[in-house]
Amino acid sequence: MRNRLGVVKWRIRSLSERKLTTSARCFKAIDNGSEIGNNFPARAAQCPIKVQRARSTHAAVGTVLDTVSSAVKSWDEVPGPKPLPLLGNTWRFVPYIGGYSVEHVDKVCMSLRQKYGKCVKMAGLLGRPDMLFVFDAGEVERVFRGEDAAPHRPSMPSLNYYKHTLRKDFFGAEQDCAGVIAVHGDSWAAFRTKVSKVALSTSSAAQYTVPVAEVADAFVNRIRQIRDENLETPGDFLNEVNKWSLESLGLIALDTRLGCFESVEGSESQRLIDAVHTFFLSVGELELRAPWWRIYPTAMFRRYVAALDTILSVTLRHVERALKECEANGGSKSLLQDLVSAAGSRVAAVAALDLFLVGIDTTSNAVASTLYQLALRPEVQERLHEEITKVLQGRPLTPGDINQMPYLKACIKEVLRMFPVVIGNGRQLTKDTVICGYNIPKGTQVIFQHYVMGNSEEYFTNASEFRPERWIQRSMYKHHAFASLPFGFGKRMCLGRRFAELEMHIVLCKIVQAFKMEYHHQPLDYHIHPMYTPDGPLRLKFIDR
Ligand code: HEM
Repeated sequence: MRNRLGVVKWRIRSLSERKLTTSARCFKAIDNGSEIGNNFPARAAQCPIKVQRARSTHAAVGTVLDTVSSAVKSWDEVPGPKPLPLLGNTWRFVPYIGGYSVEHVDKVCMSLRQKYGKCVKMAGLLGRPDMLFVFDAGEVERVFRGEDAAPHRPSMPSLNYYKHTLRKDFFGAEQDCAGVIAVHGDSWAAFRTKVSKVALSTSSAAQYTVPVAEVADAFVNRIRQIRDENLETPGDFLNEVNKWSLESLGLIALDTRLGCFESVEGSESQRLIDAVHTFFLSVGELELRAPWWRIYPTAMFRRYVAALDTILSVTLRHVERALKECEANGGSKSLLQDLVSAAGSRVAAVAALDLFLVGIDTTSNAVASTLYQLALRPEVQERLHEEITKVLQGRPLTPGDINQMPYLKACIKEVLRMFPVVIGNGRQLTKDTVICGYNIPKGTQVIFQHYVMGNSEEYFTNASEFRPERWIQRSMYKHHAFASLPFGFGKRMCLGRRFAELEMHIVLCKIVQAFKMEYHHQPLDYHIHPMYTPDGPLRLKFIDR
């Protein structure tokens, strides 16, 4: 009975907070003459009844809040696995002893949700702030919508150390030109503003349609070359997908063809491929396991730093070239040149480095996962092929064509719902915040569990079934917009989203046009490596159409 009362009070609070935020924003806007939805104050001023009604709601909400504030429970009351003295919860990740596995955090999170509910405390992890896992899409929406101007995403302390301590001479202190990855506060906001304008515009991505399609054609040819006599790809096919991803991003971020498909030992492109690969293999280990690198430079940390140095030096060389071309041409024709002219060469170099750090593995794992899922579903491939043939009618792909292919887009969304490459996204709270009825202290890392929510019947009808059509016939399927957010949300949303989507849509379009895909081996489980990806040799059969 007491519990039920608590829940009712929490519902009132959650509702009243939303109203309060809205009405408070309206008043601030009226008082400041600033904009809410651009013309709210003007409209409100013309309508005194609305203003009056808003003021009474504001007052009423305040009263309700006072009455129920005692219902908010404390941080200590949040359910979760209990930490042991000295060992905290870190011991749970010790192989063979603890029962939790870094590689299978997906399963750990599923079981935490079942055991403890929609809000779980994970405290006492060595060298890390306490964490709160949130499995409630309504609360995810509330926290995201209430974000302040510079949200703090818990990420990559090892990269922060590289940028601001080891290579401080180039990146400067945190408040200087440090990029967006592992950077926070005003420095992040200033940098992001300069880069967002260029990177997130749809027209900026669309200008790459033809060159990105050429890279996709080269990948289709590469698949033909590497197939064995059974038309199957070798077990390390993911490595080839990585080359495609790097080649595409080289075009977008560095304005050059790196030649990844022809790369030979010792060449610059091969060094870059190896460096990005080393970066990704080590970053997961450095971030998820006990951070010994903070005490002394472990072998893995030294390899990590060497890889970052290589990526930085190659990036810088290409930025210098773009700068010269920009000066010679007197104008910009690419993202890199746009960045150089809009924000200068240093910003362009740092931005290119950041895009490289997070833009390769994410996209390649999403594509590998999509190809595997489609290889298991011939009927989905047929429907895709029909759609593509109908739109293109035998002519080459041009900008705008992908917008006529809703099923193709829906297939990628469905893969990212069921198998999001980033299984959970988070924020480090910059102020005390009430979440799921608990007062969560500032500094806590809040992780929104998109993999678990995306696969939950509570938010998606027939959640365990692969149904791309759910993203087209939305009224026929239950769907919560904040339960599946593969690219994050709000001010810190993925900066490369437009490019990632362009690359994935185009390569999928080209592959489905060229081949039927099949898979004839043991079903593949997924694991975190550090992206969420099929675990095992990706031996896909590509049959020419
Ligand atoms: C399937 C592919 C991709 C997925 C699923 C993905 C996902 C994400 C997610 C979840 C975030 C965090 C967002 C948040 O905190 O709200 C993020 C951030 C970011 N992504 Fe992506 N990403 C992808 C591809 C790319 C590509 C291709 C690039 C570069 C061209 C890129 C550049 C970035 C950057 C720079 C950030 C940091 C933004 C910031 O903190 O301001 N991503 N991405």
